Amino acid sequence: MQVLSLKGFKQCAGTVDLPGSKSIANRALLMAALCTQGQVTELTHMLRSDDTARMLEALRALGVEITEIDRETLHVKGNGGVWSQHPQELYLGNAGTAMRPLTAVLAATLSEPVRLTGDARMQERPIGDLVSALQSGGAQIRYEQQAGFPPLTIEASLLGGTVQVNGSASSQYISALLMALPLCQQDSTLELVGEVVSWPYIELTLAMLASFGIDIQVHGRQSFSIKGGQLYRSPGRYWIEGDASAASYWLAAGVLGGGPLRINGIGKSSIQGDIEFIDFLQQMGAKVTLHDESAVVEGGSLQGIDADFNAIPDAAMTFAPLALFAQGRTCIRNVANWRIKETDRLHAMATELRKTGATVEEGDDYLVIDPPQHLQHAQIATYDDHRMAMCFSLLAFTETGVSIEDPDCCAKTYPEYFTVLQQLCR
Ligand SMILES: O=C(O)C1=C[C@@H](OP(=O)(O)O)[C@@H](O)[C@H](O)C1
Ligand SMILES: C=C(OP(=O)(O)O)C(=O)O
Repeated sequence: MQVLSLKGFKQCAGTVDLPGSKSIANRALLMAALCTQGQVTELTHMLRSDDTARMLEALRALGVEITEIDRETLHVKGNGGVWSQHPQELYLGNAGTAMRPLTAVLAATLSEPVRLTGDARMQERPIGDLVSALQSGGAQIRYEQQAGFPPLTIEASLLGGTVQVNGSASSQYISALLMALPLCQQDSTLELVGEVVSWPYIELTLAMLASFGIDIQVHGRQSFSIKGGQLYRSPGRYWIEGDASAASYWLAAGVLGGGPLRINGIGKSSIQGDIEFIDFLQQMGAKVTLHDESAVVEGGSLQGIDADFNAIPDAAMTFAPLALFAQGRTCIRNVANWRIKETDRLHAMATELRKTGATVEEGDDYLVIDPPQHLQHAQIATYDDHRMAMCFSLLAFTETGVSIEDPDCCAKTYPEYFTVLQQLCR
């Protein structure tokens, strides 16, 4: 196993261009594929990573024509929801943004059965609440191994109607249904039950659906009215914003390394909820300015923070290593679904933080972190979780440094991360 040791960084300054957002990229690929037959969408600033590779492979296997103009520019030809090829199986790795939307969209559009599977961790990540909702709308879906988890086989189509979905484990189930129900014959009402998590990702889905010509009536956080028989319409060209979750690592590095660091690709009109990371970072004492198309960070001295991070579960992880550099205690609250992501992130984070000498309380849905007097060097296990690797790289801003196991796991969303880190920071 590769282990990357980093230490003694004091500065982080210059300019960094963010890669495209994973959440936007995988939605844009799918929505572009569903556009009216023959319409071509130019997707620019495409993220090239493991998660988008899984979506691209799946769409190509289903017969979607995708032409690479250059690495970040793709032309996707719409098929009007009619797939020209019928693979028996699609392998989706550990990409939640492929597994959940494709389960719903294929349930709405498929003419022949297809099996959806993923890697070992994906087979432990629940999908039962989405499948139950699809089944109540007429879809026939069979679990291949363990009920409630991939792999699964979709056998007959989603019709629409009144569908209830429990959104307390993942907002991706709701986003998936919002993408699929407009394709059904019948009109639908989608009713939300349970305490819905990660709400801004639902707003992201709605914003993108509107850009692709889909009309949905939103009734607060309770329900949605969705006309059936809608067509996705190409916006012509669609630019994929920089990844706001990935921006959190650069914002943090810019604080620890004094900046000024300009981060290009996110801005005031971002449609990603993780942009709120900046507000929390400012509350901790960071000097950050958000401009129209970039953010600039110029250091700051950090106080601990105690906040509810349910709206930004991915970027929230970055506050855990930052807590080690802050004065006082940090509490990361209301993140129960960290346990069902790339790894059990509450347990993994607590375990690895303790290796640095920090005192950490791991609750059912929270972490309380007290930084140590003196940080110890730690070899950090990353659990095949890109965010564990990227978060803990911030400990390079200490004299003792850090060793990161399997840094290449960052390829899920940001393959170039460690190369860029070593260029920007010294
Ligand atoms: O819809 C999306 O693009 C995502 C939603 C979030 O998941 P949950 O809704 O499961 O929290 C987030 O953690 C994930 O990385 C991407
Ligand atoms: C939870 C994540 O990914 P996924 O889209 O697979 O859920 C993540 O990127 O942090």
